Amino acid sequence: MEISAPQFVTDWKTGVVTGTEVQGVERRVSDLGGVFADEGAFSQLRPDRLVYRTACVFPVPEGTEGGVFWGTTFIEPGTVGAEYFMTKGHFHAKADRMEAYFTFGGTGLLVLMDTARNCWAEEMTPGSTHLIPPYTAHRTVNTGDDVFSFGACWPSDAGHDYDSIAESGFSARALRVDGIPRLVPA
Ligand SMILES: O=P(O)(O)OC[C@H]1O[C@](O)(CO)[C@@H](O)[C@@H]1O
Ligand SMILES: [Fe+2]
Repeated sequence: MEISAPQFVTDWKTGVVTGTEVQGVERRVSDLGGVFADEGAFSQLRPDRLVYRTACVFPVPEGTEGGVFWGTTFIEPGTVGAEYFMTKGHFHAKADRMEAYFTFGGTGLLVLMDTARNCWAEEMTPGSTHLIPPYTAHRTVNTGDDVFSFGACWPSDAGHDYDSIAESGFSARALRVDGIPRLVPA
């Protein structure tokens, strides 16, 4: 019986995915209006500056029940005032769907918020593995000086609910305070 090569390869040091069709999004400063607290500092950034990008494998159509998606997110180092570069963050549209994250390179935080707006965070360092509970918004933050890369595996019917976060935000923000990352009430 035939033994084939793997469908694709993830470099466990960098998170780079090769060997199959990879699709992703780039989020630049111009895509992230209203996300960061310090609007004055935000307005000083070049609109085309890259904040983060994704490289994902979608083996089934979005919305398929029972499938999974796989991808790496790369967050650039940087701050907006005291606030670290971070993802927009989202609940899942099917809010009971979980997700797994695992860190490749750099250091960061996984900021989580439940539907009662209780917020907490987990440190992300190479090898750290995180299971995002159901009904929990999630956002990742680069707290280091290098690119922060982590993998994600999530159900293909989870979807993204960005609107709830655009309307109300997270109840806490990851800020550099005296050189140290802190989770501070928003
Ligand atoms: O979707 P956001 O909040 O911009 O953040 C990107 C991250 O979330 C995902 O959408 C997965 O849920 C990945 O693409 C990546 O892990
Ligand atoms: Fe997600």
